[in-house]
Parts: sequence; C-alpha cells; structure tokens
Amino acid sequence: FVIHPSFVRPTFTTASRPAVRSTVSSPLQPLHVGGFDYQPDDEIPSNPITAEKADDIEEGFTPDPARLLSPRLGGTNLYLVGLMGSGKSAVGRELALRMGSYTFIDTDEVITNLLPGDATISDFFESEGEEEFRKIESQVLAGVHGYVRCVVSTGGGIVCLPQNWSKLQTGIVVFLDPSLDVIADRLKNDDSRPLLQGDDESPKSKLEGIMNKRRKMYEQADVVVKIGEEGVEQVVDVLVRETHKFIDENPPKQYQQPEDSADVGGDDGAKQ
Ligand SMILES: Nc1ncnc2c1ncn2[C@@H]1O[C@H](COP(=O)(O)OP(=O)(O)O)[C@@H](O)[C@H]1O
Ligand SMILES: O=C(O)C1=C[C@@H](OP(=O)(O)O)[C@@H](O)[C@H](O)C1
Repeated sequence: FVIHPSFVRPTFTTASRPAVRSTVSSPLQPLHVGGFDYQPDDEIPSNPITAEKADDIEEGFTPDPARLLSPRLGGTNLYLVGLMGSGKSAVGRELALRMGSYTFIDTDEVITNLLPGDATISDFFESEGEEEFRKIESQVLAGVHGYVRCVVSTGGGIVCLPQNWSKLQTGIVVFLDPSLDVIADRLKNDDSRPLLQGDDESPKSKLEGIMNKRRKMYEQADVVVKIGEEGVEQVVDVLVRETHKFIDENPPKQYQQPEDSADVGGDDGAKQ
C-alpha cells in the first residue's frame, strides 16, 4: 500500500463542502438562553421537515435540541471517540442528520477510500501493521480538522497518539462509553475489526485489554456519554443534552478590551 500524503483528504458524503476553518472567528456562539430553553424568536435553520412543521406550528412547539446545537457551536467540529463498536459511526451519522447543517465524516471510511481496490482496514493492518495505520489515521485527522461544521467519527485508536489530541481539541471531543458486554455483543458476528481477530483470546477479553490501556485517554474527552441499553436515537438525545451542558459550563471566552490606559493611575489608585 502506498498512500501519498497529498491524497489524504476527506471525501464528503453530502454535496456541500464545509467552509474552511479560517473563516470562523468565534468557535462557540452562546444561545440567548441556557440549556434547552427555547425562545420563539430564535432562528431555526430551515430544512424541509422543520419548514413543514413550522406550517402548523403550535404554541409551545419545541424544536429538536440537536438542531439548536449547530448555532451554539458556530462551526466547531464534534469528534466522537471510544472503543470499536461503541457506536461512533451509527451515532455520528444520526447526530449530523438531526443537527441539520453538519456534515458526517468517518475517518475509517476516509482511510478505506484511500486504499487500492476493495482493500479493507483489516487488509492494511495485515500487510502494513498497526503503526503504519496510525500514521495514515493521523494524516487523515490533520486533513479533516481543517474543516468546520463536521461530526467526525474517529477510529477507536485515534486517542493513542498525543499529536492527534492537538487536532481533536480544536473541537469538542465526545466519548461514547457502553459496557464491554454490550460492545462484544454488537461485534460478535463482525470480522471487520482486526484487533479483535484471532483465537488466542475471547473478543471480550481483547476489548478489556485495549480499554485498560486507553480509558485514561478516552476520559480526556470534554463530554462522556455512558451507554446502557439505549438505542442510537436515545444515545443522540443524551449526547446532545450533555453537549449543551458542556457549552453552558464552558462559555466561549469573550474578547476582553484592554483596560483603558486613561484609567491607569485613576481615581481608585489601584494601579499606582
Ligand atoms: N446504541 C446502539 N444500540 C444498538 N446498536 C448500536 C448502537 N450503537 C451502535 N450500534 C450498532 O453496533 C455496531 C457497531 O457500531 P458502530 O457505529 O460501527 O461503532 P464504531 O463506529 O464505534 O466502531 C453497528 O452494527 C451499529 O449499528
Ligand atoms: O480501536 C482501534 O484501534 C481500531 C478501531 C477501528 O475503528 P472503529 O473504532 O470505528 O471500529 C479501526 O480504526 C481499526 O480497526 C483500529
């Protein structure tokens, strides 16, 4: 496998390509109200479903909180991290759909598109090894993080390289955390995760070993979503609620006017 770095660019599944990051001056825009309180005057980005609902809007109609995340984020990307099978792709796809103006990108899918023919990530692991995979994954993340308004589903091991965090932390990082039993059950008939293949150990015990090494890194995330038996829709609900809460608790830093020089040594004498 020879992948020239200049080819490591994300391909977008929607027709519109997000604007480049440099056009964003303020990463997080506050809502006028905290949490989910909705002001009827707030703009709801138009989409056919919302527009249809708006026709017979009733008093008290509340829009999907997922849709209200977009204006608060002001273009900032959401990066989903977690073990393989934690639901990053399924949840990320649904989340982007519900947010309306965000594009879904799956770094594993970008990598797969870069491989020749029908080659899979497992083929790449087998032929080039994990270390080479991590290099490509880092390059893909470096490419992806230059775009705005994306929900990015990452590969489970992306948290392992410190240099990846400098990219992840330009956005809001969300850790999806189901139990190992739930993950093992989801992946029991799935042979697309090379790190779980081989008969030396059960998949659950392999997952346990990997999680023990990575949990500290996953927990660096801004938002942690514990997952029990919830389906994808419900996980998105929790993720959205926790992300609103995170923004409430970490409001964007407002630009501070430098203290007026005329005040220095002024009446209160504080600077004398
Ligand atoms: N909350 C959920 N409830 C039920 N099934 C789920 C849930 N999240 C993911 N899945 C399923 O589990 C499998 C692995 O999920 P996936 O999104 O591919 O995980 P990841 O991208 O983290 O590796 C998929 O078949 C997916 O449809
Ligand atoms: O945990 C890992 O190291 C990996 C997870 C996979 O992605 P998913 O987490 O999307 O399954 C994929 O990148 C590769 O098989 C390695």
